[in-house]
Amino acid sequence: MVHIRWSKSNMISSLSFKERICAISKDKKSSIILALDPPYGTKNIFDYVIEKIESLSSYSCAIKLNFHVILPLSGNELKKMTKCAHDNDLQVIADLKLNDIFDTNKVVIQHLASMGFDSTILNPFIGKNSLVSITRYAHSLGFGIISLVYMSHPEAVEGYGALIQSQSDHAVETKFLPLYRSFYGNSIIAGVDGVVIGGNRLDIIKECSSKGTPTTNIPIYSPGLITQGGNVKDALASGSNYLIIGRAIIGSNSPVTTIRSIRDSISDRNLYL
Ligand SMILES: O=C(O)c1cc(=O)[nH]c(=O)n1[C@@H]1O[C@H](COP(=O)(O)O)[C@@H](O)[C@H]1O
Repeated sequence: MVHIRWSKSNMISSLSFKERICAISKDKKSSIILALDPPYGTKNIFDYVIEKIESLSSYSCAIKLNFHVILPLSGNELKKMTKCAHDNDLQVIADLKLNDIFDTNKVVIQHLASMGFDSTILNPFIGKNSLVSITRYAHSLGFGIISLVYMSHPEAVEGYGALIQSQSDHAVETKFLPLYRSFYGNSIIAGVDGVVIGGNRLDIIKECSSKGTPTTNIPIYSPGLITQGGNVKDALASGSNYLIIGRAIIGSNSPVTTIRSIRDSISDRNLYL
C-alpha cells in the first residue's frame, strides 16, 4: 500500500492540523497517538525517540512529546526529531498544557512551530476570549490547538468537575455547571482542533461527543488508557476519536507487537471524519 507523504516539504499548506491528522489516520488506518515519554534517566533520549518513531510509525498517526523530551533536548535536536516524524508520516503534538497570558502563549507557539511541531495541548483555564485569540493565532501559522477539557487522573474531578456559577444565566435562581462543560463550550466557540478527555471518563466522553453537531464536532483525544485503567474499545465506543497511548506500548517487551495488536483490535472502528 502506498502511503500519502505528509512531510512539511510537500504538505498541502492549506490543510489545518485537524485535517492533516485525520488524513494520516485514515491513510494508516490508525487513530493511535504515541506518547513518547522516556523515563527519567533514559540514556540518549534523542536516539531513543528516533528509534521509536522509525519502528512504530506505521501503526500510529502522530507522536506526542512531553516535558520528558522537550526539557532535556536542544532546539536543534527537536527540529531533527520533528523532521524524522514528518518523514515517517506522523504529526507532532507538543504536550505543554499551555496556560498563560496571550503574549506568552504566542511566543511558545512561535518557538514550537519553528521547531516543526504541528500542535500543542493547551489549558482552557485561560478563559474564553484568550482561547479564541490564541486559537486564531495558531491557525494563522497552520498550527493546531488541543484543549484540555477533562484529565484522566482520579483527582481530575476536583478541578475539571468543580461546579462554577453559570456565566450566561440571567435567571433569578442561581445555576451551577461543572467546569469541564464550560471548557468544552468555550473550545467549540474557539474552534480548536481537538479536546482532551480522559479515556477512563466514559460518561464525559459520551456527553461531549453527543453534543457536537456535524459542523461543531471536535475530535476527542483520549489518554489514560491501559496503564491508567481506561479501556481502548470502551473509549472508542463512547466517542473518542484519537487514542493517546504511552507506557503500555513503549514500556512493553515488544512495542511493535503491542501497538500492532492494539491497532488490529480496533481496526473495525470508524475513525473521525
Ligand atoms: O494531555 C495529555 O496528554 C494527558 C492528559 C491527561 O488527562 N492524562 C494524561 O495521561 N495525559 C498524558 O498522556 C500520556 C499518557 O501516557 P500513558 O499513561 O503512559 O499511556 C502522558 O504523556 C500524560 O502526560
